[in-house]
Amino acid sequence: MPQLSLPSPVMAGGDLLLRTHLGLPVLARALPCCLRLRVPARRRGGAPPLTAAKVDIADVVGLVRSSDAADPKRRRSRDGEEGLAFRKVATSRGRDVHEEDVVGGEALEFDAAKGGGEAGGVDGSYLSETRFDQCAISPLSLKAVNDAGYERMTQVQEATLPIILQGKDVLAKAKTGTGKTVAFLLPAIEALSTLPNSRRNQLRPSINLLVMCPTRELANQVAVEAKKLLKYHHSLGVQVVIGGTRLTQEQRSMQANPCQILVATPGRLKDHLENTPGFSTRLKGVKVRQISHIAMKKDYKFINTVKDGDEETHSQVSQMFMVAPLDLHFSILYDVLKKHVAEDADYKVIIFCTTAMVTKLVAEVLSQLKLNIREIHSRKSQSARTKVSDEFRKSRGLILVSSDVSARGVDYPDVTLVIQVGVPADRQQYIHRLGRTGRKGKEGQGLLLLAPWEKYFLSSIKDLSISEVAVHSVDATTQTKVKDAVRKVEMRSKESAYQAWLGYYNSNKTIGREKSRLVKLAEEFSQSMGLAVPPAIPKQILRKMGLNNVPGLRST
Ligand SMILES: Nc1ncnc2c1ncn2[C@@H]1O[C@H](COP(=O)(O)OP(=O)(O)OP(=O)(O)O)[C@@H](O)[C@H]1O
Repeated sequence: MPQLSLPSPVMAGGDLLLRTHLGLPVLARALPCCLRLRVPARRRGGAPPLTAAKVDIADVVGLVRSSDAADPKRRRSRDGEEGLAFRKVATSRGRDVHEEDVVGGEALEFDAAKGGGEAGGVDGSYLSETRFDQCAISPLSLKAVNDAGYERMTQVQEATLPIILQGKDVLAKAKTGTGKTVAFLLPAIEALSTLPNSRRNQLRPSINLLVMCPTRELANQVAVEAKKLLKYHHSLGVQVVIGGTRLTQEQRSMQANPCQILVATPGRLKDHLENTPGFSTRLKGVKVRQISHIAMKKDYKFINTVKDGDEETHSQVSQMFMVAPLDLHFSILYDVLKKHVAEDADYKVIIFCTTAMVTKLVAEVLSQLKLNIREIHSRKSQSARTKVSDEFRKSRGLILVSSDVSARGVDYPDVTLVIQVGVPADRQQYIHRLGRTGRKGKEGQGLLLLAPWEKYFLSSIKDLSISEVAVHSVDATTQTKVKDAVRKVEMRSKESAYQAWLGYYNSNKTIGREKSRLVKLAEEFSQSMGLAVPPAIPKQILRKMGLNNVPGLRST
């Protein structure tokens, strides 16, 4: 049995940070607003010391350090003598580490005002003034960075890279869409490229860098970015392993194309550990670790690229909310989209819905209304997801109806509008979803569409510049057209959406508390789908939701 258990926080989209046997980085990119950097020293021979950091844009939710995870002896001493063991380890590996070297959680406030703009970059952009050719990266990486079209570093890259290359721990904070992926991949690749050839030129080299991603789309995206940076590093390779594709195909691909960097989603990683011969050996240093047991040591540097008092969201993204009864939501959605499409020929919209099945329903209604709709969620086949994701990345004039699979980290350029229908899971999810627009300093718009009983959520985002817009008065012709479209959607889609809707709000701490009210609200939702009587739900599912015997629910 392979020695890796994937902790539930990761399965749920949380963070995981592990280390490999050879001491190179394992990165978890589960919360894309976070930047986690493990800082290997640039030197030949021997395993670099490990460091790790992550930060959530709003609050630091536990810092992760896994420096000595692979060695139980070291871990014991670390647990007992925090700090001392680390110095011993580092010294024993030949790294010249002294107590003065380590900065106990020192906050290095990056001079966000340096560039003079709101976001701290030149002309208010997300970019810094520093060019990549001004920093100490290898010529191969530099060439690749230039080919990718990156000339100047983003603020977070400028602020972190020199420190990481010195072998320091870094904890960095930066807004959405400001280049955190390159910020963690580039130093990791630099570290890999300094490993002695004997380590790298094996037929099946160790996997030295494992990047864990919560969604398949994000994993693909990280692999694409890694490939760009590896363009001239011919002895280094990256592979992606994600669920929903054929395991055997990935096994063959990993055999044919040895890789030192693996980008994975947790479930599929586990699959390979259990079913791919030799795979666990390649990851042999990765232990059974629970994130809660890994503590970030105090010797990290905190780099904050967000100015004090600045909002967590981008000021160039205008944020609005609208509160309207559920039965108007489809009409309002249609009306908003029609106007947006008419105003901007290059429109590119993402509509976030609460669950996969509600996403499907909304996509079907809007497709009936002849809008240019694509749909993405976990119930779609992976090939369909990849196709839609690739298309949406490249195109304009499209509306993507999505569940939260697109909420975090996914980089679709030039999204003009993000609409969130229904209450998001929490404040962070609201910010992540909104962060799909306004990337790389561009402008964007966000609209949160709530039912009156979802207004409570606004208190959690009241510090953001979000303003209310009045409910559109939708003309009678449009309303009839929308009703007609809703009517045409298959009953099965409505049944599934109803069930999913009930499940989502049932698990919402505020709305799900009072079951009789929840059932009434669910009935409102079913009426908004044009149903006179709410669909029946299998008994077994009601039991799972803890809703069996709740009056007002019909069971089969
Ligand atoms: N130095 C650079 N110059 C120009 N573009 C860059 C640079 N670095 C990264 N980018 C591009 O910026 C975009 C956003 O980067 P990325 O997705 O890494 O942002 P992020 O901060 O991780 O976002 P999120 O918080 O949503 O995960 C990508 O298209 C990436 O290719």
